[in-house]
Amino acid sequence: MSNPIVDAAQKHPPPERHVYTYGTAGFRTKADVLDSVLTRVGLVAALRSRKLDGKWVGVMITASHNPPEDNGVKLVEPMGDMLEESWEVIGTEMANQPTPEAVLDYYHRIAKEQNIDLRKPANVVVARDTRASGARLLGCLIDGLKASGAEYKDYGFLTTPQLHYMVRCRNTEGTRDAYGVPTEVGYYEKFSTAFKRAMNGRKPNGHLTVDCANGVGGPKLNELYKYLPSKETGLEIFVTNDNVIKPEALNVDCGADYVKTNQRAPPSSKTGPGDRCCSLDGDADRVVYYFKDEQNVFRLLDGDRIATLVASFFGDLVRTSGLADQIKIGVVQTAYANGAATDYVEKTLTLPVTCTPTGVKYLHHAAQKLDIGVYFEANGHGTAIFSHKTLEVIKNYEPKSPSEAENLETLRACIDLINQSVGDALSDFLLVETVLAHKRWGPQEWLNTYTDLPNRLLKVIVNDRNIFKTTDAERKLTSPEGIQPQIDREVQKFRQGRSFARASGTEDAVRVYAEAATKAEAEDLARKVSEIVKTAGGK
Ligand SMILES: CC(=O)N[C@H]1[C@@H](OP(=O)(O)O)O[C@H](CO)[C@@H](O)[C@@H]1O
Ligand SMILES: [Mg+2]
Repeated sequence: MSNPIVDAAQKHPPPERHVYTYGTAGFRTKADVLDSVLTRVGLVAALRSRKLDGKWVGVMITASHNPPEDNGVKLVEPMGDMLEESWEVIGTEMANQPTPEAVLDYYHRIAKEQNIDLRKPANVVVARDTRASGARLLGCLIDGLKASGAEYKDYGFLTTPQLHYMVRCRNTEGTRDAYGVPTEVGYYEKFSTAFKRAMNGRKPNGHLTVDCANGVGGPKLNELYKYLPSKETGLEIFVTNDNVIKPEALNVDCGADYVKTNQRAPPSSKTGPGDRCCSLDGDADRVVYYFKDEQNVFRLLDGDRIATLVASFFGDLVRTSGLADQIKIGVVQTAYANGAATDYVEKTLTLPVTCTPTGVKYLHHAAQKLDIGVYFEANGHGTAIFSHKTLEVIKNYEPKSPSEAENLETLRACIDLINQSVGDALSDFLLVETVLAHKRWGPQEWLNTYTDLPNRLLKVIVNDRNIFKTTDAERKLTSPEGIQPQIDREVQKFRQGRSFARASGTEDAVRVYAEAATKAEAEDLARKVSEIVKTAGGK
C-alpha cells in the first residue's frame, strides 16, 4: 500500500553517495543536489511544529552570500530563533536516510522518541530568496509538507529576516508579546513607523547608497522605501545592485561578503569621498558600511563598528533617560572581532564583552542573558535584543524631566526599530542611520572612535578539517595535539599579535585569523600560523 511520505521521498531521491550536514546556517551546497533534502526538511518541519504544539515554524530557502548556483535551506523556531541544536542532528539524519522506506521509518522513530502526536496539526511558514533554483526547491519542500499533513503558508520571496519576523508574528498574535502583523505590509509599516519615531525630528546628513547584492533585499528595500518618503524623513537612499531579473548576478562583484572579504567597494560603485555606503548580502541578514575618505582611501565600517556604535548609543540613551541603575548593556562578539573593537568597548565604553563561538545562534543565546545585548559578527550579522525585564522597565518608567521623556521615547522607538528575532540588514541600517543622525556624525567621525588593528583572514585546505578541535570560544586548539603551543610561540614574536585557527562550519577549510601592529606583521603571522595548520593537517 502506498504511503504519502514514501511517495514524496521516492519522487525526490538523493544523488548517490552524497552526505549532507545541517551546518552553521542550515543545509547549503550546489542547488542541483538539494531536491531530496528539501522534501525531507518539509517532514522535519512538520515534526518540529507538532513537537511544539502546532506553533508555526519557518523554512527559508536561501544560500545567503554563496554563488548563484548554490542554494540552501534553514529552519526557524517559533520566536524567530535558529533551529535548536538537537534538531540539527535530526535534520542531518533525515537528510541522509538512504531509501524512501528508511525516511518513513525515521519519521516514525523521531515521532516516538520525541513523544510527538502525529494527529496534531503542524504549521509551517515558507519563503525563498531570488535564486533560479528556488522555485523547483520550493516544490520539493511542499511535497514533503503535504506528505506529512502540515498546513503551510507560502510567502513567496522574502528576505531571511522577514521570514523570521513572520514566524514570530504568527506565534505571538493576540498575546501581550504580539510582535506585529504577519504580512509584508505589516513589516514595512512597523519598521518605517519606528524609524520616524526614533529619528525624533533629526535628519540624516547626506544620502546613503545601498548595494543589495542583486538579491532579494533589492525589491524589498524598494518597497520599504515607499514607506519612508524622503520629503518626510530626509532619508535619501540610492538603491544599487537590485537586479533580480538576472539571478546569475547575485553576489557577483557586490554585496556584504564581497566588500568585507576584499576590503573594497563593489567595482560598480560610483560614490565620492565622504558618501555613506552600505552593502547587504544575498538574503539581507547582513550589512556592512563603508566610504572613501578625503584621500580617496576605502574605509570599512563592519559589524564590529555597528556593534560599538549601537552599544554607545544605547549607553547614552539609558543614562539620559534615567535608567542607568536598572539596565546593564553588554556586547557579544566572536574571536573574529578586531582586538581594537573589544578594547574600545571594554575601556572606552566600559561595557562588558562576551566572546562566543562563530554562528549567530551562539551570539544570540549569549545576548539573551543580558538586559540589552548587542551582538554582531565582524562580517555584519547581528542585532540588539532586550530582555523581558528590560522591556517592562522601559515601558513602565515615569520620566523625571522633559529631556528624560524625550530620550525615553527614542529608546522605546529603537526597540520597535530593531528586528529582535534575528539580525536584519534593513532594520540594522535604519538603526545606524538613526544613531548617526542623533550623534550628528558622518562616517569619518564614526571611524575616528578607534583604529582597527591590521588583520588577515586566510583559508587553509587540509585533508580532514574535523581533526581541528577548539576550546575557549574557538580561540585555542585542543587537537591536533601540540599545535597550540606552536601557534602561541609564533604569536609572541609579534607586537600586538593575536591569532587563532578553527575549522569552518560552512566550507571545507580551516580558517586562520591573525592581527598585529602593522599590516605586514599581520600578514606574516597569518602565513606562519597557516603553515603550522598545513603541516598538522597533512596537506
Ligand atoms: C569568519 C566568518 O565570517 N565566518 C562565517 C561563516 O562561518 P564559518 O563557520 O566560519 O564558515 O558563515 C557563517 C554563516 O553564514 C557566519 O555566521 C560566520 O560568521
Ligand atoms: Mg545571509
